Amino acid sequence: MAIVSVENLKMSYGKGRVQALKGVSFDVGEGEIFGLIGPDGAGKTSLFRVLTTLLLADSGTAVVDGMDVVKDYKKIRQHIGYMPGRFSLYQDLTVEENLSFFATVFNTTIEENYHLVEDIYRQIEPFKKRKAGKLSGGMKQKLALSCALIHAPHVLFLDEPTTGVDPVSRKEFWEMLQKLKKNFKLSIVVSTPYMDEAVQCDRIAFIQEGQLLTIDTPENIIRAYTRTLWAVRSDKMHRLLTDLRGITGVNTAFAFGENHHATVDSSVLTIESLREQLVVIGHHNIVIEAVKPTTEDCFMNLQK
Ligand SMILES: Nc1ncnc2c1ncn2[C@@H]1O[C@H](COP(=O)(O)OP(=O)(O)OP(=O)(O)O)[C@@H](O)[C@H]1O
Repeated sequence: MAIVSVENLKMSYGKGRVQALKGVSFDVGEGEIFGLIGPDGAGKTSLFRVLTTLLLADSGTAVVDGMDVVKDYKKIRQHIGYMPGRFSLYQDLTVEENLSFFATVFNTTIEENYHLVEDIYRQIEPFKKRKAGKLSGGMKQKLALSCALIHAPHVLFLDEPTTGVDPVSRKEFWEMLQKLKKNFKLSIVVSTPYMDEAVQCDRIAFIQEGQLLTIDTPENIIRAYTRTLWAVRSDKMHRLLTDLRGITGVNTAFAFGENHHATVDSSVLTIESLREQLVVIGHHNIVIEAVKPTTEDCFMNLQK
């Protein structure tokens, strides 16, 4: 059964001047971790604001936990937890005061729902007297998640929860989400600009310029990738990117960690013939190897 159901949602800012959502449709299953993955400006925050009843769409429908985001907006707010991009903490309140405030707003107490946040909150409890503004990024993230959970919501909306957070806290955060899903069957819609986090989700949707490019499990998205993909390195990485793009048989090339990833037409190029061409135009220490695609390669392949 779908806990979130979105149908042809369109939303614009400034009387239609900026179209942030251009007809978005998807369902999220109960107990699913659903990831919205896309670059800055893709429309992730706008979509979250519509789904959490903070913004009105121009057209289309969205139903969350069986309630319409327009007609039932007050009721929905009791049933969802929202962690906005810049954590919605009160910087001048202590850790404990923040959590207590969010509990009070929803007519509950920390004690009543402590079991939900216990695992997460325990890690920051030693600092409960510290002002939220004085916490590290990872600790703020844990407190913000505790605050979003303290009224026992059925669905969690997390907008870029791992942006600007160190790699260890990022990993821990995903482990916390997996536990929430497993222990409390929570449904989670989470956005991220980090392509490598896609594998943490049950299903993902790639979003770009207000449109969804594809929706599937990360495994199926990778399986559907049929291009020939090579990782290429040389002593002149910056020039290599431009040079690769000018070689017949190279369809696309983009920077990928220490390498460039190139998709090629294998009826035109072999690894050896590409190496020869790069030598002729002055590259040294060339390494070319066939690689398996990642979710980032799939996104690059699908985007316009
Ligand atoms: N208040 C606003 N007024 C006008 N345009 C806006 C406003 N908020 C967002 N936009 C525009 O709407 C589009 C979608 O932005 P949105 O913030 O939803 O994207 P995003 O994927 O969340 O990216 P980011 O991580 O940068 O917030 C962008 O073109 C953005 O510039």
